[in-house]
Amino acid sequence: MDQNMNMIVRRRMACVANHLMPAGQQNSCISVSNCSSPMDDSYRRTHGDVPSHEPAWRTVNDVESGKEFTDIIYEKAVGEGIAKITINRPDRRNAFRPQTVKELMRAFNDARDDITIGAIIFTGKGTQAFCSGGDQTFRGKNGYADYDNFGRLNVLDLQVQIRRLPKPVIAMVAGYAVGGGHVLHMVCDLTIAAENAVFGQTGPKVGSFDAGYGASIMSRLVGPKRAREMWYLSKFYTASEAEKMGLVNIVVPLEKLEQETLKWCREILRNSPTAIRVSKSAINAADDGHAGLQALAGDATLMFYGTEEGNEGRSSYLQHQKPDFSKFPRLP
Ligand SMILES: CC(C)(COP(=O)(O)OP(=O)(O)OC[C@H]1O[C@@H](n2cnc3c(N)ncnc32)[C@H](O)[C@@H]1OP(=O)(O)O)[C@@H](O)C(=O)NCCC(=O)NCCSC(=O)CCC(=O)c1ccccc1C(=O)O
Repeated sequence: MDQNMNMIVRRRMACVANHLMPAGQQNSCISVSNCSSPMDDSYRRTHGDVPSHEPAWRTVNDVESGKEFTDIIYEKAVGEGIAKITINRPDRRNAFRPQTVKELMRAFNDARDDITIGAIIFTGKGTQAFCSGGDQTFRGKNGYADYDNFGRLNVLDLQVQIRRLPKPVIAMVAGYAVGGGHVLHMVCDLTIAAENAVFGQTGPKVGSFDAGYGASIMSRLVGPKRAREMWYLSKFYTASEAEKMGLVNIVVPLEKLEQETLKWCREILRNSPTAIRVSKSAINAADDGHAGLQALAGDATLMFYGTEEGNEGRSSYLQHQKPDFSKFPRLP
């Protein structure tokens, strides 16, 4: 065995041994993303390493006003399939008001419809907070003041939009992800956290709760006992505690947060978009009931429309002819 091979085998064995250790005793400097499996090595020989350059970000305007957004920053990486949506209210720890949520929904909608985009980063401006939930200064007697001062919980529509969006949404969390901001990171597909990230629910302390995704998705992620603890006690958890609880995918030093998140996005972008789309809807399907099945089934119909068999029906109808489905195999 030459020296190089020897080193690779030893590194791999250390890596496997590390993953077999109980969570608390793992060596944190050997992160999953640094591990290389035999499959990784063979893949890498063909595809090369994931690029690590700084992207050139282009700011995207609000379609509604034609100007830059006020509460968020919406960017796309030039020549890459990555969009970045940033809550831009750092002096409020990126708390959202109804206007923020409306802008977020327009940006997520654009990223969904843009066929060049394959991964969406969701983050907060600065290093102190991802999002601190609903802006309490906008909370009237009926909830968050919206049209004619009528309380409306429009963040729930945003949660559903992220959950159903057929592309991965990756929460990039530095600082606080608390209250409704914690629910927002939970509905994302993946969470990359900086070492300074802090997670938790605050609702019971300020007279609020999220009995929808905030309860059910959390319970799936951390288990019902921990979910009860998070809601009943409203404690805060460090990034490493959150990682052990299954709330986040990886914890990295703050200065590496964006670099690591981009690496995950670029890795995703090298894979089949349809496989990722269907995996997302399949993973959500059982939990999301009829709505989940509808999303998964919609993916099946979308793919079927692209087949010869699907087009036989369409073209025959348009030509006023009988379709000939007999030429298609009845697959076992
Ligand atoms: C996030 C903190 C722990 C950060 O603490 P710290 O770093 O010490 O900073 P502060 O000095 O506290 O904050 C700086 C500055 O920001 C203001 N601020 C921070 N968070 C908010 C906020 N959420 N609303 C309004 N303002 C905020 C803070 O007042 C300071 O301002 P100054 O003028 O400088 O004093 C800490 O800030 C903190 O605990 N914040 C509150 C967290 C919180 O309780 N959030 C609300 C939870 S409830 C919620 O989000 C419900 C909304 C929701 O999603 C929902 C879900 C389900 C159904 C319905 C709904 C719905 O829409 O209601």
